[in-house]
Amino acid sequence: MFELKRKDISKQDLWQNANIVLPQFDIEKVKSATYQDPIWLHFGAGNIFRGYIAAIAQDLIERGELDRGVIAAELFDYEIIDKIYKPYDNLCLVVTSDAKGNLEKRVIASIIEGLKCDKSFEADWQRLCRIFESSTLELVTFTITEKGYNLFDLKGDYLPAVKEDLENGPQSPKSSMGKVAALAYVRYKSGRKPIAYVSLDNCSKNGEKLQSSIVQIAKEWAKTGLVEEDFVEYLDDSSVVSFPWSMIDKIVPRPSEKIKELLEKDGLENMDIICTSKNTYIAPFVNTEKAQYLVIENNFPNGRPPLERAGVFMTDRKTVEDSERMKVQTCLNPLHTALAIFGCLLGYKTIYEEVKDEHLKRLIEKIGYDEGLRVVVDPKIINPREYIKEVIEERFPNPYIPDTPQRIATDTSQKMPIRFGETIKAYAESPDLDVKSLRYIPLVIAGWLRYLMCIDDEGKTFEPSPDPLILELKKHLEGIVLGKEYEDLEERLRPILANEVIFRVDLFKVGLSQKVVEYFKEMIQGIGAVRKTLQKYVS
Ligand SMILES: NC(=O)c1ccc[n+]([C@@H]2O[C@H](COP(=O)([O-])OP(=O)(O)OC[C@H]3O[C@@H](n4cnc5c(N)ncnc54)[C@H](O)[C@@H]3O)[C@@H](O)[C@H]2O)c1
Ligand SMILES: O=P(O)(O)OC[C@@H](O)[C@@H](O)[C@H](O)[C@H](O)CO
Repeated sequence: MFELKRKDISKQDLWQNANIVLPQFDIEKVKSATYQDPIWLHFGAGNIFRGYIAAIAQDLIERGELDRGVIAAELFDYEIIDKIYKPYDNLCLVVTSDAKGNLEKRVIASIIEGLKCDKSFEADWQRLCRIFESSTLELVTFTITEKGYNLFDLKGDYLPAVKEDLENGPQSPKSSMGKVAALAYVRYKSGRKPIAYVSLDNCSKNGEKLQSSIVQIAKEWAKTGLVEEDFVEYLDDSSVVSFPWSMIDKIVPRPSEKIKELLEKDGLENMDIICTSKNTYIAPFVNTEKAQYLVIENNFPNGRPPLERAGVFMTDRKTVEDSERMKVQTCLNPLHTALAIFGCLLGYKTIYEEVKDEHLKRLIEKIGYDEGLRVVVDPKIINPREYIKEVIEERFPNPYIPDTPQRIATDTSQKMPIRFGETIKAYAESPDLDVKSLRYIPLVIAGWLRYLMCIDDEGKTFEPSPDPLILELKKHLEGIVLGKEYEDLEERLRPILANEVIFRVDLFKVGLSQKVVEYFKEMIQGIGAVRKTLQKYVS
């Protein structure tokens, strides 16, 4: 038996027998170089970071292209550091599966530190301040989910933690963006040092989103004299501080029990999966697929690692934007969310089982090939039609990627504007397209309203996935039961359907609300009505 710990890394034969590839570099050397002169810090110590970003760093280190590792910092869920980083010496075991079931197992050791980013962890906070003061720091990357960047609630008011941060200044930040702004201020104070802040989250114009949150906080601080005006100018000077845009793609599901059992059979101990009190599903290992795409705007004022040597497309903003529109707004993520919503309603527990369902497969084909491709701009570096084909025919059906509709249904309210709203808006604004010709996207929106009832198609209640707006949204569906007719559905659903924060557009104004409500009416006819409606419209 052996463990994912530095002390056991030297027992090479045990890892070899288990077909697990060990790091091919001098960990101690990279560690001390990173402590002294850090280059790369990452916020969001979750699964995609461990399974993809840290693996890119390791590829570069192993090829001799990089001599320092990545420092992980957690803004929100400190249990990740206590339970998954510290006990395993920051190591991670990445298990990659192709559709034939071939597994590649690799130990990632490029994560050098795991820090809790909050002033209440004084030593870690001080270490972060030293890192931000360091002139060698080139890039700060982020995978903190879409909601991690939010400053405002649905009504447009500052979130309570943000409000507190705006009043108190950079000395004791509580919100995620407040902490990042405070650390940016530390860097500014250390001599206006250059840096790139790179969001790797699935948001449209992710760089702009990060930039606007940080700059907004800085402006509010400057207004009340809590920081110098020059701090805002520093953040606004793109030759010194950049916020490159990016598109990231690799399906990294929650850790799977099957993979855990497999690793235990290999002789590995302590492979338990945990769900933290903040709902992060995480384990010492990460399971993922082989396919991966990372496209980043090449704007790094303080230099950067040669990411292109690890397969990252380094390009201009327009190409990033087109790639992102292709993936997040049309060819992958909307299809995923459609499967998430209907999967929860129809009792599915895995995505690969869902794509065997002829109605669901047809639905995602229609959303992708018919409705999505019409508004896609070809990014040239990836062909959109071939990309959808790979998604539908190879990636989603991979039975060795145990992804679940429940994971993807997390934060759906935050994903609606990007995954569907942008396409609706593009149709509504196009002189050549008719927004009312959309049939399948409205079907998914109706499915989501049906999902918010938290009753599946068999009439059984289910626990919805975590979502910051779930309680507020559910209220609008209260009192609606299966099998009853309602005259006032449009009015009841207006607060959701007219909300431009949720859909980017007011669905009443663009003329889609009636269609959504009609579909929804059909879906609440009784037990089995979701399946019937789906069948009727996709066949
Ligand atoms: N998992 C994937 O397949 C995948 C693929 C492409 C992109 N992404 C992007 O990466 C994000 C994270 O995915 P993951 O697989 O690492 O998820 P995860 O659940 O494993 O980790 C989520 C991370 O975000 C942090 N976080 C959550 N809410 C936050 C908040 N309010 N402020 C700051 N940090 C917060 C968590 O603490 C954790 O570090 C996704 O939301 C998406 O934007 C994920
Ligand atoms: O990670 P999220 O929560 O933004 O979205 C869930 C999935 O759609 C997403 O993780 C995909 O797997 C990913 O975007 C594929 O690259």
